[in-house]
Amino acid sequence: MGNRIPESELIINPDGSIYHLNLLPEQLASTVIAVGDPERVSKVSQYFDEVTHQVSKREFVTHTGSYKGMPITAMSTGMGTDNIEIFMTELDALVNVDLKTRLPKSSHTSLEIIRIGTSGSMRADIPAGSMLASAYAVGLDTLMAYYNADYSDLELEVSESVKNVLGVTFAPYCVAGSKRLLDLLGEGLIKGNTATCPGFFGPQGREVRLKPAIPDIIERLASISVADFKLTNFEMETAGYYAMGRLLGHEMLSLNAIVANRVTHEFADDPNGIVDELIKSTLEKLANR
Ligand SMILES: O=P(O)(O)O[C@H]1O[C@H](CO)[C@@H](O)[C@H]1O
Ligand SMILES: O=c1cc[nH]c(=O)[nH]1
Repeated sequence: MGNRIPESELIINPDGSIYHLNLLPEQLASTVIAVGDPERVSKVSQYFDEVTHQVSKREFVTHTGSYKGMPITAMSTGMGTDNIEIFMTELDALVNVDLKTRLPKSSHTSLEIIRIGTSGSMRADIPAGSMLASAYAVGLDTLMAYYNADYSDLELEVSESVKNVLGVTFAPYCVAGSKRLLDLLGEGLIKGNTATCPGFFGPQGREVRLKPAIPDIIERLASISVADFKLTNFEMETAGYYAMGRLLGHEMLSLNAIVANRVTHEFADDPNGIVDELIKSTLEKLANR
């Protein structure tokens, strides 16, 4: 067992809930659907048998209940891996720290956390309207400069290749998601590898009024090939989930509704329809396992 965690390090609200998520341990199920947009939480929970807890603070909205008898939580995180660091650390503390004694629990509880989010394709043959499961993610943010994670040889090779191809001075990181969840939930979906960016515009090569420093980032990232590893799509959270999940011992999978194709410049006619299809099929696969 570890040391008592001080009040300044793990902040508990006066009602016993955890600081940012505003949740009590009993308000969380061990299967969590995580979405970026707070308004998407009810798009998930509308399919639940019942919602027993509804809690919100900042961008973190939580609905907990059951789907076909399976306890489940839908939560929003907002955008970006900085939010994911808070989300993952506080979710983990809800199950692996005794919030009253402030001591880490002696036995570890592993959550399964499935991101259902929107994404842009960097491949002409992955059109808007596709659904893609992320086998690996590459973080183009710097979150992992602050944690000591272990990486496989392939992950290290990909990270090095990304660093060289982009010519950046920071260290990108590559992390795999849960193989078990990929086998369960990736069935019928495109399997890809996701670039997680610390922004929607410049970091993904979009130009509005500002010219990105790496204007050909799509071509550069798409050119990377390590064994049979190739990058397929852009979003803003997956690598943070996969790395924090590995560090904290939780099963993570990111599912992407491809709403934009960055090569052909198409945008989906009905982005909400793709997200809804992904939500429904994921809930079904989870309930029928
Ligand atoms: O649809 P969500 O889950 O928010 O995911 C994607 O959409 C947002 C950008 O529009 C980023 O959060 C990105 O990761
Ligand atoms: O192109 C896209 C679409 C959705 N989300 C992103 O981060 N990028």
